[in-house]
Amino acid sequence: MLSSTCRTSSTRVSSCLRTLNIRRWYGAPPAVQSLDPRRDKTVQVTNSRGVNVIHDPLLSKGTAFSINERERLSIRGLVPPRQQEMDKQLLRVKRNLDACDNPLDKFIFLSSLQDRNETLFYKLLIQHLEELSGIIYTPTVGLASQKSHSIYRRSRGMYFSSQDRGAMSAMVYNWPHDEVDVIVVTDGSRVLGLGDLGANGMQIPIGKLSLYVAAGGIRPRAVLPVVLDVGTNNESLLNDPLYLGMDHPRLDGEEYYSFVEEWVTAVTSRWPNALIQFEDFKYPHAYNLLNKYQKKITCFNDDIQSTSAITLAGILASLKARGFQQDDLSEERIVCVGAGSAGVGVCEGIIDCMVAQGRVRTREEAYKRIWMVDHHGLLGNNEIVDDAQPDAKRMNELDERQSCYIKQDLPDCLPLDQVVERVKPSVILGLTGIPGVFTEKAIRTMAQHHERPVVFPLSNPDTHAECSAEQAFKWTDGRAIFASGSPFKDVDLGDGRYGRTNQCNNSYSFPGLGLGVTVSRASRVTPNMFLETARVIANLASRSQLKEGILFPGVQDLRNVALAVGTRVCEVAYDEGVATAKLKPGELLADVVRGSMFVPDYVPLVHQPY
Ligand SMILES: NC(=O)C1=CN([C@@H]2O[C@H](COP(=O)(O)OP(=O)(O)OC[C@H]3O[C@@H](n4cnc5c(N)ncnc54)[C@H](O)[C@@H]3O)[C@@H](O)[C@H]2O)C=CC1
Ligand SMILES: CC(=O)C(=O)O
Ligand SMILES: [Mg+2]
Repeated sequence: MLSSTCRTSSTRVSSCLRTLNIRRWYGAPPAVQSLDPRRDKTVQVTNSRGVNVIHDPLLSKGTAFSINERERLSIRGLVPPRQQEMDKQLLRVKRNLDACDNPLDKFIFLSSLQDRNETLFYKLLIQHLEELSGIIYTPTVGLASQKSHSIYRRSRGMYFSSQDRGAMSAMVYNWPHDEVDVIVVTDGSRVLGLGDLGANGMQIPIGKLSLYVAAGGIRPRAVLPVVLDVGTNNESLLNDPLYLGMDHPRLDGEEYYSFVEEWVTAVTSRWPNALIQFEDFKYPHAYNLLNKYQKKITCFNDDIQSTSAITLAGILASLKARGFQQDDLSEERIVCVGAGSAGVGVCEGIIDCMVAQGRVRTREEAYKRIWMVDHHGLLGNNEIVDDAQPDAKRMNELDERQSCYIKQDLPDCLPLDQVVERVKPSVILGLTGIPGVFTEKAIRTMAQHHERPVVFPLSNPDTHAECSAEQAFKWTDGRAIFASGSPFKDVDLGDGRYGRTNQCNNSYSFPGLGLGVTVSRASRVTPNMFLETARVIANLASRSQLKEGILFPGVQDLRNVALAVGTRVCEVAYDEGVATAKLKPGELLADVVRGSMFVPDYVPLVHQPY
């Protein structure tokens, strides 16, 4: 086994940025306000003093307060006498982190560091992004969510529960910050592939927002993680005396939608410019909420739309890796296993791209290139008799979105292995949340028909992936182009070669999207932003990396990826007329975006009374 740590492609990312840099903005009138006045800030003004400064994670510098600051902020004597700068602090926290026995202990350690000193937390996270994203994000965040009620230490974010109905527009003022740029909200109904985790789902918005800050450069004080606690249908949580969420089954139907409506009204009235990311909502609520709000407020659904962007990027990059034209997706034969929020979202993105490339005349023609398999087999409308239980009838109950994928020339509910035999797909996508759904037979069949079969088991965490990297390379004699939702190590093929793994996760797309939307103050998140995100990311790997099966820069490079994506999203926002921030004439968008990214360095603290 070989870890995939040294896979930096910063040079490639930089050259992509240079291309984006060429573009200047001439539309704004002269002498308008700078795009984001906060980016020039060199000091932090606070009305706190004494222990309130030391115990505020957004202000605290731990041991690094200067003598002058200790005087100014009345903290002299409240911290150890020696001023110790960040490099020493980083040494200490990294040693302590490495001494933790297991990933969950590391998660707890990092959470408590975040609760003490966010600047130091983000410095550490950015320095070790590849290693630590596997702790604060998938896969460990999955385990932490399952155990959240047992490991609870301190609250972060906001909870809106069924008992808060009628009070939400006042409650939002309990949040201490007037400026909120990004809100990630979940109802905990489908946390990764782990099912309904109720209020424990809070760890997901927290983890996503940590990546928004570390990779996307959003300021830590401008992010808000939220759980909508509408109850849970998870019996073991309901029966657990330590569970911290509401102890009733989930609200549904009209009650559910009016609850969400009250919350949306409350947050948009206090923070009208905030970007809202819907996260881990179960199908069909995920789609219904997106349809209801995407044209009214600045929002998107991560699982549907940014997963679509990164998966499309992966497929486009794989076309180049296989020696095909990137501008012709329509020759691909794609089997998508899992027809829920993410599966349908990903396939819609592929269809959008096929249509945009102009190689198919209609969406209907594009739908013919995708075969969608759910837990009853190939999507279809008809009842069929279950061979194993002849008395039982199975039926796919499809909605309008899923029905687009029905094929007339194949039997409904055809099992995956047979679908693969008949279709001979070049690409297989797994978005089921169910481990092991990709069978050896299916992957071996693909390998018989394609020199480099594209195998993407995208479900999270790693224990829920549709197959492992080892399996994919074993079943394809090392020829697979492999990408998974959670990280897998490269696989030693035993002949001096390694099967390269890629992480295909929306963490490559949402930080840059959020950055672009925030910097341009876009009033809407548009479909083109996702398509362009995919195009940018699809072109970040070098030719030699692609040849090896590496589709994207490594996770360590997520900040550069976000910069490239954010710049392009900004351009799209101005081109489409949804940007509301004003630029100075002649400003380079990439410079503006880069300049607005949060950098975790200590700045002088100044006390100013109310
Ligand atoms: N890599 C990434 O960036 C992302 C990965 N995902 C993963 O995708 C998975 C699904 O997410 P959602 O679509 O939001 O969930 P969902 O619950 O909306 O959809 C899951 C679908 O899989 C189907 N399914 C269940 N068992 C199956 C089986 N044995 N064979 C075929 N289909 C089966 C279900 O019937 C359902 O339609 C999760 O594990 C999640 O972690 C989701 C978003 C992003
Ligand atoms: C990555 C992600 O958003 C998910 O698995 O739900
Ligand atoms: Mg998600």
